[in-house]
Amino acid sequence: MPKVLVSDAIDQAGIEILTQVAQVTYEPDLSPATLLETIPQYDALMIRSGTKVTALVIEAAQRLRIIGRAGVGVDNVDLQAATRKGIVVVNSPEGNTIAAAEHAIALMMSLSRHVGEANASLKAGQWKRSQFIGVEVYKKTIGVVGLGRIGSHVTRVARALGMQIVAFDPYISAERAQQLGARLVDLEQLFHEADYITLHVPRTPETTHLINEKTLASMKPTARIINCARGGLIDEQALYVALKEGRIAGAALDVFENEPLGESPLCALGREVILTPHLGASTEEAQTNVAIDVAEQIRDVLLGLPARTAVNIPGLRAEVLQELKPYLELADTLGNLVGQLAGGRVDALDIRLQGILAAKDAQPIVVAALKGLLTPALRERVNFVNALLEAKERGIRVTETRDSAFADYAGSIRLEARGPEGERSVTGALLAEDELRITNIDEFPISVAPSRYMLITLHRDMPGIIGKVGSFLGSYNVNIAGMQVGRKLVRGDAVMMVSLDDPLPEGLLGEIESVPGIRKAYTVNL
Ligand SMILES: NC(=O)c1ccc[n+]([C@@H]2O[C@H](COP(=O)([O-])OP(=O)(O)OC[C@H]3O[C@@H](n4cnc5c(N)ncnc54)[C@H](O)[C@@H]3O)[C@@H](O)[C@H]2O)c1
Ligand SMILES: O=C(O)[C@H](O)COP(=O)(O)O
Repeated sequence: MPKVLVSDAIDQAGIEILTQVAQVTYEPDLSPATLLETIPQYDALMIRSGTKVTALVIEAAQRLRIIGRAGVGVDNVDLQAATRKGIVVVNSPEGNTIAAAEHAIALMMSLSRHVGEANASLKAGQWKRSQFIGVEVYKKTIGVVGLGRIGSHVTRVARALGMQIVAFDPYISAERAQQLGARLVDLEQLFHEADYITLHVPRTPETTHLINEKTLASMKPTARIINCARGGLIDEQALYVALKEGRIAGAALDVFENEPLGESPLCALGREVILTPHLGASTEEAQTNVAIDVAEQIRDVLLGLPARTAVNIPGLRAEVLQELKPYLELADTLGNLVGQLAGGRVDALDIRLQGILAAKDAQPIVVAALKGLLTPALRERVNFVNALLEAKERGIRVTETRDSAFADYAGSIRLEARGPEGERSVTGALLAEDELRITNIDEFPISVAPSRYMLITLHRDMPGIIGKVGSFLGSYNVNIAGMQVGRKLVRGDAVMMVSLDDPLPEGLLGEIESVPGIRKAYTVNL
């Protein structure tokens, strides 16, 4: 039974799903040292933001197939290291959207009405109504940085509160912003106009210290900042100085450059600062959503099924996958075959989608073909997660072409590989929906079901060749499961594909190549 480690606090609903298929170890406060030490025994890891999955952890992982992040942000996972090692990383992109958006609104309201300070004051036995005069958000301008899932929901709620909305998000259209009732502006203008600035972007090199000494200086003295997205978007030292000097009115932070926060000058400030310990996703509903969402994906991947929302491989909807699955197997097999025929090194691969496939999403088929191509060299180290990266790192130029007019089969895939030994091509199609057929090798038409062990010869079409090859195989006790010959001209060049029940013994290939009329023989393992 596979083993899953859950190293952050996860809702029981997720644990129950995992236990259907795996032995689950639940260690919500696992130390980094113990994680590093124990990770080699696990097939899957389920985390939230608390666990740092560093390159070291990934290097130590020997059987890890999937990392499931029960939440949105995957910045605590070294994605490149995971991808390189072929580990799929999944998240729950929507499970906590509402929770995070509502927390941002809660922080905005608390900041405006001093809820935290007033509560602490009253509980300390005081009744100081005049000290807690707040401000209204009604008719104020809120600047939303990042109009994705959470930013969009914040926008909807802010509109309902009677606020004006300006937004900055270079990756969304003006129409989308308009539908949400937001006016797209540039960042400078947003900082200049907004009474409230709320951040809803991931942390990237572009967004790191988006709020810094300079941008703080361009804000209104009445501006209030809310960060319920990611630590590091704000230069905390610059924010502290701006608040201390009264250059802006307030800030509410749920996320920090270093978490847990520990000692910070921000903690010494008064009502102008509200701090919460990364609680954006901490609602019962969100925790159930993300736990189920991610646990289901871990279960599926452990059962050999695809993940719904992988962040390091292209996601495929279930119905698309259902339709493409046999073609992925075909592309994988053809890639493997053409790679072996090309003698291992391939510098360029063209993937041509023919017939009905010409209208389909090529990316998964490209990935499958590359996985097959690299399998002879990398074996189990290459998979659907890292095939593109591995191909890129080997400098393989990948092109895709489409030919909807090709009508020999409903849908077929042609691979052309170029390497130091020249150009090789293979084509394959599906019969009866999921029966794989190799239909062409180096322009020789053929129709052969791929098998584990194959012998392929390029030879002259002349009497006696097939018999001799058969006798050689028989003399080595190699059983033939099937045989097909393809030729373009009678007594011209031809190809023979022999499916074998056993691997070809060493030395036999040379003997076969010595048969007069045989130009070249290959043994191929698919
Ligand atoms: N505090 C919490 O507990 C909590 C909970 C959930 C999510 N989050 C964080 O909130 C953030 C937003 O999450 P989401 O689900 O809305 O993500 P999302 O991917 O739906 O939206 C992010 C948006 O940011 C935009 N963006 C990217 N780079 C940008 C840039 N340089 N400038 C402006 N816009 C840019 C994108 O176009 C996208 O529209 C993430 O960082 C996520 O990790 C925090
Ligand atoms: O990116 C997220 O989903 C949030 O930061 C939530 O993090 P958490 O799961 O650790 O609460």
